[in-house]
Amino acid sequence: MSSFTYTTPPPFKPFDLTLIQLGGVGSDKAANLQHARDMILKAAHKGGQDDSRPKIIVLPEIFNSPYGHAYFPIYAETIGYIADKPYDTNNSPSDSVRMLSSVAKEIGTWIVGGSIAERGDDGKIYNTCELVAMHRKVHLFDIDIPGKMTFKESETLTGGSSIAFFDTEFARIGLGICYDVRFPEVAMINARKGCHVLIYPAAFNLTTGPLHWKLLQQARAVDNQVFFSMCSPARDTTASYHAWGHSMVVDPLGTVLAEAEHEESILHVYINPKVFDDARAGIPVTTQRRFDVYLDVSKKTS
Ligand SMILES: O=C(O)CCC(=O)C(=O)O
Repeated sequence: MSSFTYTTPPPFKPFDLTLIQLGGVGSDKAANLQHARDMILKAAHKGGQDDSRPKIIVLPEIFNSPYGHAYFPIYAETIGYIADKPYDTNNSPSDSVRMLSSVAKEIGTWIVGGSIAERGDDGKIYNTCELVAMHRKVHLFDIDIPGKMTFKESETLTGGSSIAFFDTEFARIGLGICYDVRFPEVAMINARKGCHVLIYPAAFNLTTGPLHWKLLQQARAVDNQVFFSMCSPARDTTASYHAWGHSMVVDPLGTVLAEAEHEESILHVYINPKVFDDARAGIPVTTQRRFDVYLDVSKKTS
């Protein structure tokens, strides 16, 4: 029987989480990166509660190119990250990683760099969120709702095969990307590993957005008693893919703390650990699980 030891998460302290519902993404990647950089600088200098500065800034899914599987191979970048090896983001072959890394240093803020199409060492293309930690979207968005929404990411993308979190000086943050939210195990595994906040760059659409965007975030927040947030691109009705927008942060009781509309905007949200502690103390499911009856999926090692 293997033993499972997770490192101890950092103490959970209050912080300001900032989401950038990025708009203006077109075919010119350099212009997209410049705009993302400008918006990060703008977000960094506008305070959250008590006019404090954001501690984490989040970008949406596929922030550096138009969204669509035809674009992924054209815009894919090599990141140069190899698991468990020291990784120098300053010297990454990826323009997007270098931009994110330099602006993060400039403003002294953690950045969840949305996601980009990534060309892996194996030549396959992944939908990848990374900077200090790397998460390759595990579940590819292949759906077909006749007459409404058909999308097949697996035409050009490959699903990742691991689940990532990273530690900051104020919280443990778990990652997922968009469709991963429909698979409760991804959130559950990160929550069991001690994440306080789960952040998913995402880009729902005008069919499944109104149906499930909020519901899924509330579900993942409540069943894991964590803060949960998805950050969307702004809606561009001239683009081939119409994103739902409505970037959101939900607390561990399922209360929506903040929600954007569909245009470009910045959301500043105060994350209060007391809500997390009170939710877990009042409804103590985290200590009532019956792993003698069902398996703890976070303990899968292979
Ligand atoms: O799950 C959904 O409804 C949308 C998912 C999606 O847009 C994505 O994974 O990119």
